[in-house]
Amino acid sequence: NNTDEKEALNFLLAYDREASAMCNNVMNTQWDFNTNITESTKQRMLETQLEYAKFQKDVWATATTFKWKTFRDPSIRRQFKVLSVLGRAALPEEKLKEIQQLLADMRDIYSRNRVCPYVKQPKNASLPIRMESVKCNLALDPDLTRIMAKSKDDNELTYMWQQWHDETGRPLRSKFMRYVELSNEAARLNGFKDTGDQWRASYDIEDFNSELDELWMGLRPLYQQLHAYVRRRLHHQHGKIVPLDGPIPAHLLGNMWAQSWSNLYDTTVPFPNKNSMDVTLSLKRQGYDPVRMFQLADQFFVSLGMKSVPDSFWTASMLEKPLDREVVCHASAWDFCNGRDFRIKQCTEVTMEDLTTAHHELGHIQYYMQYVNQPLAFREGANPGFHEAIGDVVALSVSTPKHMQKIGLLDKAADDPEVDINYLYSMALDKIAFLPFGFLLDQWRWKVFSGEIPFDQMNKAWWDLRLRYQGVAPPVNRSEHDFDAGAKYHVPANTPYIRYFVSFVLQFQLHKVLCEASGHVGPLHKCDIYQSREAGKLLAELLKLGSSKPWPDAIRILTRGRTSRMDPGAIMEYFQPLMEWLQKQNTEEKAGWRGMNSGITI
Ligand SMILES: C[C@H](NC(=O)O)C(=O)O
Ligand SMILES: [Zn+2]
Repeated sequence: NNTDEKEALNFLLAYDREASAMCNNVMNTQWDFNTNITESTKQRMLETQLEYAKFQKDVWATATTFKWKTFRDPSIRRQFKVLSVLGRAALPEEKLKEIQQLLADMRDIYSRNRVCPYVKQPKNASLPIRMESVKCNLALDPDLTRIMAKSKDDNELTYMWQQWHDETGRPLRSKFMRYVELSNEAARLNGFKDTGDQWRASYDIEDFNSELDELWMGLRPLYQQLHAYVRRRLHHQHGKIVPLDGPIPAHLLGNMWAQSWSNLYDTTVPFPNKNSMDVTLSLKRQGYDPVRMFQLADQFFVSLGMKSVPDSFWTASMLEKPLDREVVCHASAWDFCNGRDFRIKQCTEVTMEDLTTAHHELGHIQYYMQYVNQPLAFREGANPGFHEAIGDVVALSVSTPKHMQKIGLLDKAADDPEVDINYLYSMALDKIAFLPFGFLLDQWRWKVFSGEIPFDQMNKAWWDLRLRYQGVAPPVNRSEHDFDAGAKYHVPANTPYIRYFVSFVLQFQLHKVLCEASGHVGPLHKCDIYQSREAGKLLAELLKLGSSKPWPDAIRILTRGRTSRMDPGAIMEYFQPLMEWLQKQNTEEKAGWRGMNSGITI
């Protein structure tokens, strides 16, 4: 009856006020821990997380007394639906404390890990260089990231790859297994089969798995062509360790997880005598520092008539790795739940890769600022893939040669089809190379949560999936003493990953729609929506919704009713010229690799 509904509305308003204050409190202590890892900041964070969980449990107890499914107002019903899922707070206190501690410890181990440098033992050395004299203080950011990107020495690359995977993965394995058990217990208390089931619920699609498989099968031919071309180039550089009909060794792709191949651009570019797309050198020569990189990204949103970050962003964010304390370097964007405090934490280096990441993280901040007037329950992306897509959509315009020339980071270049191919190739090394990794990480994790992958086969299953989808193989033998998935931040950090695969498809759909709104004519990959108020208006309309509407409605609004699903058509259209060029290059290649269909290690 409607008195119930009126009372329910008052309950929601009170919840919003109280939850925002509690959330702000937790965000502050989580920020303090992530930007200064010590026992005391860890304990302080755990205390406030426990308080917040108790608060959520009280809210849940009250919310579930309302007959909210019968309410007339769809927005009230939708808010109650969110509040009726309690999450980890459903666990009895002792188990809740245990899982919070495990999560803090796993993040701590991953972030504070340091490894030894590669010491090239001279051939004729009378006695090996004493390793005790070598300081083992190399960090993933920036040391290993730089070595994996720059080193041409197979042995050094193998050594650094193995150091990182052994030193991070192994200590995390037992903690991760216990976290899986507790997380699944919480999921079941919330009415889900397991944690994977709970995570997939964020996409609200019955046959989510088959939709994802379909998307991947549509994109796989393009990935295979890129894989075959890069494999041939690496075979020329590294010789027989790169088999022309097999997987590519994972340590040779310029990235610790082989998830982005952009660092191979300079040594594999199709037309090397044309001007490079890598603006890292220009950034350094023009004296860019992290703040200026973020100002560039912020200015792009302002040019669309969208919001600029508040002054507090510049004073409260952590845009560089501090030298005096331990931090979680993996970049992230933070909403402090009070409608005005938004920050980024990034160990920014002056590189093209980090300029792209800066745009990615500022996309999150723009989303936070746009949906600031939604009730707390709706201050999320339309689905998690949307939140990951916004910054990347802007970066698709910024990275065009035309835009880079406009802002003086790239020399003027005539309209030249070879420059076009170079540009599309540089974009594919990031966007196409990523697709199988973005797809397989949660395929693995969902199967661990469901028990389809037993704990004593986690590593074999990881490398089966890496072979089947990505066509990469470990540079050295691995065993079940290893825990190689744990060497990727999102696994110990308990951050779902399919959102990035969804984002990489969605961002090209958004790009196409915004390009049309901006009046762009011509190939999609040449579009730059810079200064287009029409595009900005349309994007802001989407972001203001937050998660107040089902995400297919959001797509329907964006595409003026043309579609309501994820559609790979836009990414395929964008890369079509490159696909044709690769197919011509690969006529002699055997695209694909042994084991790509069976998924059984041969
Ligand atoms: C793609 C994903 N991005 C992110 O975490 O922001 C990653 O870095 O693995
Ligand atoms: Zn992100």
